[in-house]
Parts: sequence; structure tokens; C-alpha cells
Amino acid sequence: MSKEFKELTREEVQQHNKNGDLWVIIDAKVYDLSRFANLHPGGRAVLVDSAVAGQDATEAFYGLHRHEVLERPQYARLQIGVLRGEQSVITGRLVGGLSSVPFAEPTYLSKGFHSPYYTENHKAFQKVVRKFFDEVVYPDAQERELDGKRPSQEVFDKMAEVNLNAMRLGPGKHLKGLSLFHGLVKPEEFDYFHELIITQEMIRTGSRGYADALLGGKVIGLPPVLNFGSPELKAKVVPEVFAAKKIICLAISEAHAGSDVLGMKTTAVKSEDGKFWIINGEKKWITNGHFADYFTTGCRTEDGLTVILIPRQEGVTTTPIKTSYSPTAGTAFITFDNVRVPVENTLGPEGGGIFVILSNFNHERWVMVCASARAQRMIVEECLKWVSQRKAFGKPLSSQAVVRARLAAMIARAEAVQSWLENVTYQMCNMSYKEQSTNLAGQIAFLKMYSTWCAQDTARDAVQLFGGRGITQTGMGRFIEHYHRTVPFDSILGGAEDVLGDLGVRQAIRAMPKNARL
Ligand code: HEM
Repeated sequence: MSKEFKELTREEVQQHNKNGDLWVIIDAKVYDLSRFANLHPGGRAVLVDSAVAGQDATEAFYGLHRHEVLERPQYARLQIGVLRGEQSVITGRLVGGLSSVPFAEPTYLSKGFHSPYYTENHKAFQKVVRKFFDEVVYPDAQERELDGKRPSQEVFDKMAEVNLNAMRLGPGKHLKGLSLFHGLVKPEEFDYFHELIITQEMIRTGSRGYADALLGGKVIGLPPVLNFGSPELKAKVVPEVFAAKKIICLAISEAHAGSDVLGMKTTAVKSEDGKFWIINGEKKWITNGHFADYFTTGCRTEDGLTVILIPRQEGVTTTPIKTSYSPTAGTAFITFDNVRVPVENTLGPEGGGIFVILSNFNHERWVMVCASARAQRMIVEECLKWVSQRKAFGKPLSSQAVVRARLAAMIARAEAVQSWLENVTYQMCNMSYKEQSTNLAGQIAFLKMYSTWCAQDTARDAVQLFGGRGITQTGMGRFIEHYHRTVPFDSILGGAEDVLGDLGVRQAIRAMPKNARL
């Protein structure tokens, strides 16, 4: 590509060093900023400065801009030449590749490291999944996070094409007969490490609202249908949800009841002929609810709680809730006003809804840890780049001991969370679903609690390192601002930290041997 450009010497560039005739060098590329100077968002004065005009401005540029600025077409076209005999070396965001920034990748992807958990198939899988998310999903994620629209149908369709929508529900019978990433993984060999890889690659889009928009509602709303729906219901609903032609969500929490699931007030009463449920009530904070076609809904019935699949119809109203992440997630307040649903849409036993709801929690929480662990690592990478390229008091930020201390804590947390997560994932791969429920509920609750503590500390540290840019939605700190603003989601969704910690300890106390004494 550089062949198309004129080769210039530094001396030639230096001739163009004033207002109206202004060239600069950035990473061995020559830019003509003569006309752009008046339009430059950072102002004209900084560009006509004698240390910049006609000079090598690489360091000044990267102290103030992300590399992606130079990749935007309107700015890329300012390039007029390259330096003779010199090579550009700086890369921005790698598409499909692995980062060589220390700690930017989990150890199983780091050069020279080994892992007992990941097979060659997992590694091959990671490669294609990263390429997919970088190429197909990342651009849509950046746009939708900003404009708040739901993800493009094209992205959903492409996910369906490789059966990603099915794979995101983890290993199981639902994968039987499907071609996973064009046959790369056999359905019976797909395990929780494959699923971990999908979630961790997905979260690298750096857009928390969009990550939930990408059918997060299905990850928690479809399992009750798969595990408790009648064969007829499954035959109808599952294929259309996997094909992303229909969207499903889980509707449990209410204005009245969040962590207190049993306190829900939405009612389902049988019609006189016993053929229908008549449902009335409200649901709050329902991810994907605003654009969902199906609502896996917790209802109070005569015998207790019952989970019912409600198709969108008259009497179902969804209103967007403005949260601190993007409306792209479709977070909704939902009202059911005399909604009639055939009793065949009951998921699991009448009155047994609490088991239907609880049976899914471990998996949901584990998925959230996969995401949280990877998002923290992404912030570590952002911070390592920032402290290396940004100068203060004449030296890179990394020369300050206090900056290094914050990084040490961030890196240690990211590594700790990933290692614990991989251990738990390995246990999941080697336990039946029932064993997982018995043995891992406490582990996963603690792991999620710990991961989101770490995430929030890391968000706070990152803002301190980025200063004003850490609270600015555009420019160098945009991912930090976004992370800091959205990090509480992980600490609330799927079980608030305090509730999870308490759950784990209560289980441990229950399991104490009767004869244990100091
Ligand atoms: C090809 C050359 C350049 C382009 C296309 C460019 C473009 C931009 C853009 C788009 C912004 C808005 C913030 C952002 O999106 O990151 C910006 C801000 C800025 N630019 Fe440039 N710029 C260039 C070169 C320079 C150079 C050489 C300097 C030298 C000091 C400079 C100084 C600034 C400053 C001080 C800001 C404000 C930063 C802030 O608000 O944090 N720019 N520039």
C-alpha cells in the first residue's frame, strides 16, 4: 500500500512548516495538514507549533490520540507520502490476531506458556471465533452502542450461519446434528472451554450494552424451554431462536422483587376451561425485552411459582428503561395485561418454577465471569499501552512508581480471576449437571462475587491512570470511560455480590461436618 505514496526525506518534510503549508510525520508516514489544520478538533495552534509543523510528531500524536484516528477514511486520506528508507511500525487494533502486549492475552494464548485445559481444537476454535468477532461483530458493536439500535440482523444471521447462537448455550443435546463453525468442532466434543472462548472473544468488542444485546436474553431465557418445554413447544421455538428469526428473553425480576425471587407478584390464573393461563403483572430490567418475541416468565400461580413462555401479543407492552449502558441491549419494563397463553406453554411443573429458575443460575453466573475476566484483561492492555505512550513530567507515565503499583494490582487480579475461572470450568467439564448444581453453586457464586470486586477495583484504577480521559466518552480513554460506567452491571445481574457471597457461605456452613472442632 505504501508503494502508492511518494517517498520523501525528512528534509523535504521540514520545508512545509507553517500555517497553510503544513506537513507532519507520524510513524514514518507523511501527512499534509495544510487545510485540515483549521478543522482539527484539537485546534490549529498545536499543529503550527515549531515542534510539530514539518517535524516528526509521532510521540506528540500518540500522547493525544488513539491509532484508530488515522484509520478513519477522512483522516487516512491526509497521508501524502512515506519516509524514504523508513518503515511504519505502529499497529492499532489487530483484526483477528493475538496481542503481544504482556498480559493482554490469557496464558493459554501467550507465547511460551502452557495450559492443561485447552486442546489444539480449542486453540483452532479461538482463532476463528476471534476473527469472526473482530470482523463481523466489532464494527456493528461500536455503532450500535452509540446509536442504541438493536444489533443488525445481518450480524444475527451470520452468527446463526455458524451456529453460534446454539453454541452460546453451552454443551448439550441442543447441538446434536448442527455444524459448528462449519464442522470445526464436533457437537459431542463441544465443551465449556469452547463456550468460555466464545464469551471471552465476544466481550473484546468493548461494548457492554451491545454484548448483552447480542442475544444475552437467549442465553438465560432459552434453557428453561430446552430443559422443561414440551417436545412440540421446543420444536417450534428452538429452531427459530437459533436462527435468530425470533428473540427470547428471561422475565423474572420485578419492581417488587430482584434478588428476592420469591417475592414476585406477576400472577397467572387458569381460564375457566383450564386451557389458558391469564397473566397480569409487570417485569423490570429485562435484557432484550424491548425487542423480544418470547418472554420466559416467572409467575405466581395457585401452587407457588410457575414459569410460562409468553409470546408477544396484545396485552404485552414493553418500554425501554434508560440504564447506564446503551439502549442497544433492549432493557425493558414489561407489563402483562390479561395476556392469554395456552397451558402447553408451561415450562416445568406447575408450582415448581423456582427449580426451573434456579437450575439456570450457575451457568448464567459462570458466563458472566467469563466475560468479566476478559473485560478486565482488556482494560489491563489499554492501561499498559497508555502508560507507555503517554508522557507526564517529561517521562512516560510508567516511570512513576504509583502508576506501576496500580498496574501490578490490576494484572494480579486479572490473572487470579482467569485461573480460578479455568479451574471451575474444568470441574464443569467433568461433572454431570446435577453434580455441578451440588458442588459448584458456592464456588461459582464466590467466583462471580470476587470477579466483579476485582473488576470494579480495576475500573477505578484505570480511571486514575487515564485521568480526565477516563471520564470522557470519546478519544483515548473511551474504553475506560465505558468500562467504568458499565462495570456495575456484572456485579448486579445474575445475583448481586452480597447475595452471592452469602449464598456460598450459607452452603459451606450447611456442609460443615458435625464432628469438626478446633
Ligand atoms: C494526521 C494528523 C492528525 C489528525 C487526523 C488529528 C485528529 C484529531 C482528532 C479526530 C481529535 C479529536 C479527539 C480524538 O478523536 O481522539 C484530535 C484531538 C487533538 N489533537 Fe489531533 N490530529 C492530528 C495530529 C495532531 C498533532 C500532530 C497534534 C500535536 C500536538 C495534535 C493535537 C491534538 C490535541 C491537543 C487534541 C485534543 C485532545 C484531547 O481533547 O484530549 N493532533 N485530533
